[in-house]
Amino acid sequence: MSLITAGETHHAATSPLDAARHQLREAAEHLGLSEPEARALATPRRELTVTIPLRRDDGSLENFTGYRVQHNLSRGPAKGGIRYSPMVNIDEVRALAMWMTWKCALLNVPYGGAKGGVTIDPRAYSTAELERVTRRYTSEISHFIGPDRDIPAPDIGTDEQTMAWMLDTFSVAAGHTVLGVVTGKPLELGGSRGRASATSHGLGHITLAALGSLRLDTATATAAIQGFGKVGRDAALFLADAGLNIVAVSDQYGAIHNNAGIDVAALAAHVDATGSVTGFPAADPLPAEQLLELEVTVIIPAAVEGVLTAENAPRVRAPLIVEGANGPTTPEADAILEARGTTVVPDILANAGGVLVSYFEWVQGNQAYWWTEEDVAQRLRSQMLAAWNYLSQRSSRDHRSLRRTATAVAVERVARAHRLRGLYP
Ligand SMILES: NC(=O)C1=CN([C@@H]2O[C@H](COP(=O)(O)OP(=O)(O)OC[C@H]3O[C@@H](n4cnc5c(N)ncnc54)[C@H](OP(=O)(O)O)[C@@H]3O)[C@@H](O)[C@H]2O)C=CC1
Ligand SMILES: O=C(O)CCC(=O)C(=O)O
Repeated sequence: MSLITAGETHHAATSPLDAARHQLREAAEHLGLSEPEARALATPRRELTVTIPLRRDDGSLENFTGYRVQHNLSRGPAKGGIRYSPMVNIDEVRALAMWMTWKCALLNVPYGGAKGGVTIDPRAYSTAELERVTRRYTSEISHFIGPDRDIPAPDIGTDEQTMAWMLDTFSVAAGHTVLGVVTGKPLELGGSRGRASATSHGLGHITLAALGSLRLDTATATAAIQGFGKVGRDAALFLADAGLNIVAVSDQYGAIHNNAGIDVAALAAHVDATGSVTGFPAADPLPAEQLLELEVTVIIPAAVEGVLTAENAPRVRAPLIVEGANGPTTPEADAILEARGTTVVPDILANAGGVLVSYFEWVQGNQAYWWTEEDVAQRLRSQMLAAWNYLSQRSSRDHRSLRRTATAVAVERVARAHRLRGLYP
């Protein structure tokens, strides 16, 4: 079955978009979807590309390209983060938007999927410049987003301050404060307790559940974490609190390793002071590419896509990989890891805690009533574990990998929504 869409650009065999389409094709074949149904699911519903001029602090002018892709709207408003990175391109945003659709369907939150991004290295610009870029980007996409249409949130290179600027820009144009237009906001502007750590804590709950189902003892388990940003840092803290020994951590500047275990709170303080995990005195430097190949119990990729490939997958020694990042494992690596018996907990389940608590934030904002930290934490834990239990049982029953099971469950739910709404009867 062909799922190639008109206007598609050329890219390497393992691009995120190829990976996302490969996973969809596999699920569509498994579910016996018709060619038009599969094609509709492979194609973004709407896409917007915008140019963002920036007057720099020194008076010079630069232009950036921004995107917002709404992959699917059938189960509710589109939902997904905004990424600021020099690597952002339309095909990456399309892939990330598709994964959001499956993630929301899998967790049964009433959203479709979207993603946005600006091709910019946020580290190279001042806070004032980033504010101007964010406000202009928000103005350019303002007719495309909204609490009932499409609700952005943070992703790589963005944070709650970015969301506050987006909220303000959108609200000024609307003439009143629109709390529901973004999630991942500061608490003072209608954010939810527990959203900042939600992706990491959800990942932590899933990691502990997966260790349990593999009969691996948390007291002796070791972990290597790629990425020490919003997701990786709190995941490391959560898992260290749960008794795991975090033996390696990396960021884009390099990796560090200590077989006796890294003091994660001390490492967080070092990163706050220096901007990088490198140079942490209580660990040794490690060639970054070796982190994924360490002899540890669990690997948590929590940075970017496509880091587990056909090239390095044969050297992975951990029995368990829990995907904090979106799309860290290429389909070729997936096949190798599956054949070698490595358990891979897929992104659309493992990192879904973020969008789950974003949904809680949107619900709280719509009701103008805010829950306690305990309410959020308890609902996050129970809904993540319910999704894990459902998937792991179904995966064992059907002898299909967790990723193939998760994708098929999600695709089936979205396809069913299409059919109920009258498409493809
Ligand atoms: N934030 C969220 O709620 C959610 C995020 N995700 C996904 O999690 C992943 C991380 O996002 P998030 O933590 O928010 O982003 P951040 O920007 O907060 O952090 C990204 C981290 O990855 C590091 N990094 C970037 N490139 C590399 C590399 N090549 N090797 C090692 N580390 C690298 C960065 O290093 P440095 O610090 O040096 O820049 C940083 O530590 C992404 O795939 C994102 O889509 C998924 C669900 C929700
Ligand atoms: O919180 C959200 O709405 C989306 C988070 C996100 O971008 C993701 O799950 O990849």
